[in-house]
Order: sequence, then structure tokens, then C-alpha cells
Amino acid sequence: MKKIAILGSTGSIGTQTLDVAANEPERYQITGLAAGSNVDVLVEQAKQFQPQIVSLATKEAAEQASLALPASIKVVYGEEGLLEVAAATDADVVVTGIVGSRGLPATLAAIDAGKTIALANKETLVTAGHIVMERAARKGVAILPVDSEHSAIFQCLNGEDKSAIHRITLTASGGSFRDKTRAELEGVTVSQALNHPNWSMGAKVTIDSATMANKGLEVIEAHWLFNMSYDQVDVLIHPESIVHSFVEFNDYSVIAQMGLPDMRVPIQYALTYPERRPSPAGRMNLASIGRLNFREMDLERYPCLKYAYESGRAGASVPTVFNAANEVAVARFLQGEISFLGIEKVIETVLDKHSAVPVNDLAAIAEADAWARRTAANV
Ligand SMILES: NC(=O)C1=CN([C@@H]2O[C@H](COP(=O)(O)OP(=O)(O)OC[C@H]3O[C@@H](n4cnc5c(N)ncnc54)[C@H](OP(=O)(O)O)[C@@H]3O)[C@@H](O)[C@H]2O)C=CC1
Ligand SMILES: CC(=O)[C@@H](O)[C@H](O)COP(=O)(O)O
Ligand SMILES: [Mn+2]
Repeated sequence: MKKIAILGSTGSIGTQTLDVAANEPERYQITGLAAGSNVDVLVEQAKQFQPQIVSLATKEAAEQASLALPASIKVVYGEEGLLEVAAATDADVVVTGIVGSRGLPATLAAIDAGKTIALANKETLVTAGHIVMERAARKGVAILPVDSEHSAIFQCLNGEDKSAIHRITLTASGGSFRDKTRAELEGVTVSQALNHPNWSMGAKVTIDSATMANKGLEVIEAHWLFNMSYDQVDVLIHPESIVHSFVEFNDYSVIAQMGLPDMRVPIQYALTYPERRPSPAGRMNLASIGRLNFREMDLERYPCLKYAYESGRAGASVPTVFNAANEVAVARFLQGEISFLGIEKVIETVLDKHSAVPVNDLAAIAEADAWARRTAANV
């Protein structure tokens, strides 16, 4: 029986994790669930999975949930509540399905408590990859990728010697505007941007996918997860999202991982690793897909990816600033405050204003993050 705590249980990753668990209920026990404001969904989840503890973002939301749940389920709230779900249950694995760098303290708390991390929250590694990876290594804790591309690379690398890897390639669908020119991006709407062609995901990652900032975050995530230099991490446009990523070895043999775009496969693999189990996902039929397409990435078309590579290579506080500027810019776009092309403008302006500083501890990360958020809010 695998015991699981889920941070962000009401979101896209969280609900699909529970789908995986419900598919083989005898194999999983849900020990904790943390959500933001969606009380109704959290209460339903708690009634079905009977965790030891649930957490919501605010006291009011927690009080509402308490009224609907049996006394056997502890209800907590706020940052402390989130940390309690991350670290204080007897979970073996913590699934990090929260959005943004706000997931960092809970991820670190789970590592400190010796929990295996099933990592979906890529911003955690972008903002503080050196701290997270060092802490996990010191604690002997595994960080298993949930992000589809990184799960693919993880599966392709299975047991291979790192010195045998030439490079890894992350595939990118191109997002909701993959067939539009830059000129056509003027005036696109939020609802158009939220219409991803292949994946059904939360709003932030869907917008990141359209700007290609998502692939930028993923390049930095891959750098940390697989200890690769930025020259070894490539990106290729693949509109069908069937080849989830691939590894090229020194002998020029290439191993790719494929399947229908369904996050329940990488989520489940992080939960069952090193075992494979039948999953609730559909089976791929290449004959009916017929054709797979690939095209070169264009950094002029997708400047957010260029900024991500530059930020990753610069290191120090720059990836933290890139991530925070992007988070604020996406939130401003979703609120109708700035245009779609305004997202890249905000990131570019914040990066231009920033002078890199060392970020050796969490206080320095928090300072760089806060500076970037303040600056991005006023561009
Ligand atoms: N969705 C996907 O397919 C993929 C996602 N990822 C990554 O996974 C992460 C999650 O993405 P996704 O599931 O799409 O996001 P969603 O927006 O769908 O879900 C976010 C979750 O976080 C919860 N949350 C918000 N605020 C708080 C808080 N203060 N405390 C605790 N929980 C909170 C939300 O709760 P509530 O709704 O109750 O407010 C919700 O459960 C992101 O980093 C994303 O980049 C990576 C690969 C694929
Ligand atoms: C499903 C997943 O892993 C997302 O992060 C995905 O990467 C989005 O697709 P694109 O970034 O390829 O559009
Ligand atoms: Mn991904």
C-alpha cells in the first residue's frame, strides 16, 4: 500500500492523481490533501479518500470544510496547514501539484521529512533548483518527475550511464497559438490562449505553453533533474504531443518515450516506480495517428524560451527572477491587465533591470523573488 499526500489536490494534477489512485484503490492510501479555495471539491475528495488531514488556503474555507467532514479528518489552513500536509502525515510520497514558487517551502518540508517527491511543480526547481536538489541528495530523498517531458526522459535514461548521453530533447506542442505568426498574436484573447490543442491543464501552465515559457521552465527543470548542461538540453516543436521527449546517446542511438497525451501515465509512473501498472489512460494506435510532425524551435518567434535559456545559463538569482516575473505577467494577462505579448515584455523588462546576485539560501531566493514580483507588477 503506497501512502500519498497531494498538494494541490483540486487542480489538474491533483484530480488526475486521485484518478490514478481510484483506479487501483487497494494499492493506494491518501494520507493528506491540500487545496486553495475549492472547498466543495476538496470535501468530496476527502469523503471519498478519507485522508488523515486536509488543508485549505484560508481559515474561512477550512471552517466551511470542517462543517461538512467527519471529526476523524483534521482540517487545517494557510501556509502552516500546507506544510503539515506536506510533512506531518505518514505519506511515502508527496505529489507537488501546486502552481508557482509558492510551492517551494512545502516541497522542502516534505524532503526534510524524508518523503519521496513526485514533482509536478516545476517552478520549485526553476526558482531554487540548487537548494532543492542539494537538500534531496543530503536527505537521500528521490525526486521523481511528473512533468510529461521529464518523465519521458527519466524513462529513456533508465539505468543508462550519464557519460553516455549526448543530449536530451524536450518536445513542445507549440501551445494554443502554434500556427499563428507573431503579427497574429496582437490582440489574441485569454480564452483563445487557454485553449490548449492537446492537454487539459490549469490556467497558468496553459498560458506558459502558449508563450513557450513552459518549455523554458522545463529546460531549467531538466538541467536540475538530470544534471545536464544547458547545451545538452534541446527543444523541438512536435504539434501532436505523442513523442513526449527523447534522449540521444553518444553512439547516436535515440530512445524516445511515446503515448497519448494523458498526464495519468507520468503521474502513475512516479507513484509506482520502478514498477509499471495498467493505467486508466488510453492506448496509443500509431496507425490511426498516421503521421507525426516535428519542426525546429524558433527563438525569435518564442522569446520567452530564449529568456529562459539565458536565465538558466546566467544562474545565481536570474532563474528566480525569470520565474517570478513570468508568474506575475501570466496573472496580469489572465486578469485582463496586459496583452498576451505583454507577458514577454514584462519578463524582458524585469530581466533587463535585474543585476544578478548570489542566492545561496532561502532568504536570498525570497528577496530576489519579491523584487521581481514588485518590478513585474509595475511594468
Ligand atoms: N496540469 C498539467 O497537466 C501539468 C501541470 N504541471 C505543473 O503542475 C503544477 C500544477 O499545475 P495544475 O494542476 O495544472 O494547476 P491547477 O491550477 O489546475 O491547480 C492548482 C492547485 O493548487 C491549489 N492551490 C492554490 N493555492 C493554494 C494554496 N495556497 N495552498 C494549497 N493549494 C493551493 C489549487 O487549489 P484550488 O483550486 O482549491 O484553489 C489547485 O488544487 C504546475 O506547476 C504546473 O506547471 C506540469 C505538467 C503538466
Ligand atoms: C503535460 C505537460 O507536461 C505540460 O507541461 C506540457 O508540457 C504542455 O505542453 P507544451 O508545453 O508542449 O505545449
Ligand atoms: Mn510538460
